[in-house]
Amino acid sequence: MKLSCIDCHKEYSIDSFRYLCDCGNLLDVIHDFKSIDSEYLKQIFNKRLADRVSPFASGVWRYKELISPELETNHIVTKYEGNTGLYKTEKISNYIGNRCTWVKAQSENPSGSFKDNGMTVAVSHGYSLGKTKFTCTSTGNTSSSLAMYASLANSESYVFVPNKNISVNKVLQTLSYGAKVITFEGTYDNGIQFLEKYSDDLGLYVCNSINPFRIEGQKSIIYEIAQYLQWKLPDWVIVPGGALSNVSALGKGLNDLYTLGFIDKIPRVAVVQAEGASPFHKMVENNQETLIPNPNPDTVASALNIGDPPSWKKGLRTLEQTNGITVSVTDEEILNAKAIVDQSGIGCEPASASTVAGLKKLVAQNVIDSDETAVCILTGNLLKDTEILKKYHLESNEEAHFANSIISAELTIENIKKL
Ligand SMILES: Cc1ncc(COP(=O)(O)O)c(C=O)c1O
Ligand SMILES: N[C@@H](CCOP(=O)(O)O)C(=O)O
Repeated sequence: MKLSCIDCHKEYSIDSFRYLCDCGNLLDVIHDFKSIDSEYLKQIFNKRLADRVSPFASGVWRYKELISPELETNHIVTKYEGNTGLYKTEKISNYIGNRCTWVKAQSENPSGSFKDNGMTVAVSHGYSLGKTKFTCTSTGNTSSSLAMYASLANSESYVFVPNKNISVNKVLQTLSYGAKVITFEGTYDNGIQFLEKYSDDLGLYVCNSINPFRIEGQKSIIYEIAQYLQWKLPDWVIVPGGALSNVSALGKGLNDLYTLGFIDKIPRVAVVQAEGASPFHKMVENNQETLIPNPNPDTVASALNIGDPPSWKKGLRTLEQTNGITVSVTDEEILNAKAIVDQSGIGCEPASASTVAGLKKLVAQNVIDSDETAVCILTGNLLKDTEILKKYHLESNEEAHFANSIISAELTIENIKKL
């Protein structure tokens, strides 16, 4: 295992931590899979599904050989993350207009979001190097996940959160796990710039998705979907796009599965961005050579309030590998899709619902056929943002098409029968 620059391909050892190349670009973890026997490994992965107590019971560490083969098992910091549900519901399929839609509920992770798949690997890597002070900047999910794993590792976490447009619940969750929370004027993008400049001087191990070990962990999401579906993936995988760690990990994971012969066809990837924070979609749509940051990202899906996604080059690589596409959706489309996901009994936060809204749009535009198979990744839990729920259901306006409100009634049998 080594690190390699995504741009100039300069190589670095994994024994000391770095996430940026001397040329300023991000790094990839490169594996040597030459000695892997895929059929044997498949059997091991299947056997581990029955495990409940070893680190391999985790839906991430089940695939250790493809994620971090050299890490000593006693350095693994895990909360049995992954192992999340893959569902098909009539309500969601009818809403989208596609009969074959799966949703993968990463919202069922221990801290309530997909971040846990990557964070367990980043924190374990830091822990194996003897680090005890971890950091991130965050709109709230990354910080909750980091705070949880840092505490599990008996270590400290320092998190930097924007002082507006983020969910209070997520900040409270972060605080509760024991993190030191610093708020600042600005966005996630300003936080990343600060950490890139000063984290070394502060002696802090960075756990944002610029950390290549985070991406290795997040590959497990597509491994797990493939394993649950007997190594036959749907035609499309739909992911939300913020900092672009999901799409980056997806491309890397698909490449692993295909190269090793676990799957014989690579699905196409669609990245969905919120209209008010869609620099990646604009770059792709307009055939621009480089991403033009949006200094004022603004969407109701606060987890997507990112104007300068650090992983855009990795994201673009995934689109190239998978004949992928991008699309943007309005806040209204996101909230309506979210109401459907919630009322289907699965539930998610707004950023996650962008995938359902995006797939609906792509089916309506005939970009995706109504009988092609697809999986939407639901990245975060319904309860991550209760302010939005209050606004949508209790202060609902005409735009909230699928709002469901509280009914106040005197408790008589006649009144309840009328409902
Ligand atoms: C719930 C949720 N969904 C989606 C995203 C966006 O994913 P990515 O940053 O990997 O593009 C984030 C944060 O980044 C998130 O917290
Ligand atoms: N939504 C994210 C922002 C992106 O964070 P990163 O982990 O990809 O750096 C959050 O929850 O903070």
